[in-house]
Amino acid sequence: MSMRIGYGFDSHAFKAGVPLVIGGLKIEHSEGLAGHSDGDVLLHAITDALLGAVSAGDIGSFFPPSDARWKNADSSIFLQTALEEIAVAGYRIVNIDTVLVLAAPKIGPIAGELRERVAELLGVKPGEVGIKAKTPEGLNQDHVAVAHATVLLESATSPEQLTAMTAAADTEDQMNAVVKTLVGDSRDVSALGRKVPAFDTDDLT
Ligand SMILES: C[C@@](CO)(OP(=O)(O)O)[C@H](O)COP(=O)(O)OP(=O)(O)OC[C@H]1O[C@@H](n2ccc(N)nc2=O)[C@H](O)[C@@H]1O
Repeated sequence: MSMRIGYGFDSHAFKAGVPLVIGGLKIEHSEGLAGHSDGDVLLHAITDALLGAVSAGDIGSFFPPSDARWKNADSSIFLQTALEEIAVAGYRIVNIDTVLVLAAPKIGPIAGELRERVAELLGVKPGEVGIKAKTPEGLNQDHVAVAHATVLLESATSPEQLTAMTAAADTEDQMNAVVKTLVGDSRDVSALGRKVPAFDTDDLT
């Protein structure tokens, strides 16, 4: 069985007047996180960990901050694309682990809820998601939220099986069935669809 690891990191500054969204959860707080998207620092780090695990580039190569389409975007869209990338590569998640570094709000009291939400978005069990938090002691970063994420993947199927299944899939429904086989039935994959290529191959010389 083939296994892969991935690591992701992100940071966003706190900003007044916007809702705080971390791990797909709206959290009651005086400030939210600034960003081109909804600023969900945790989902961005997990997205990069997943993409990195299958060498598929990074969140910015799929969803450039310069692209108006991603203004205020729900970051679960980015995560769904990364999940599709790992499924197409023939992998599924074994577990993920994360660290949030932020002065406030306190994550401990909502860690269970966060674990459940992130697990739901990833289509895994809450016990396969680690959520930890640190205060940025000595870092002088009280107005910034930082997230680190690691992910372990295992091969979902043999490359031969995958090639045969993909070759036999003529319609979008059949392709969705292939993706479902690869990632399991625990989440709806009907909305999945490759948004943009990871890299513009025309740029390659
Ligand atoms: C999620 C989004 C949605 O638009 O925006 P935010 O909500 O974070 O603002 C973006 O995907 C958020 O992309 P993110 O990857 O964090 O942005 P940046 O750090 O500015 O990097 C943008 C792109 O530049 C590349 N890059 C960045 C820095 C660097 N020294 N060299 C690079 O080549 C990265 O690989 C990435 O592909």
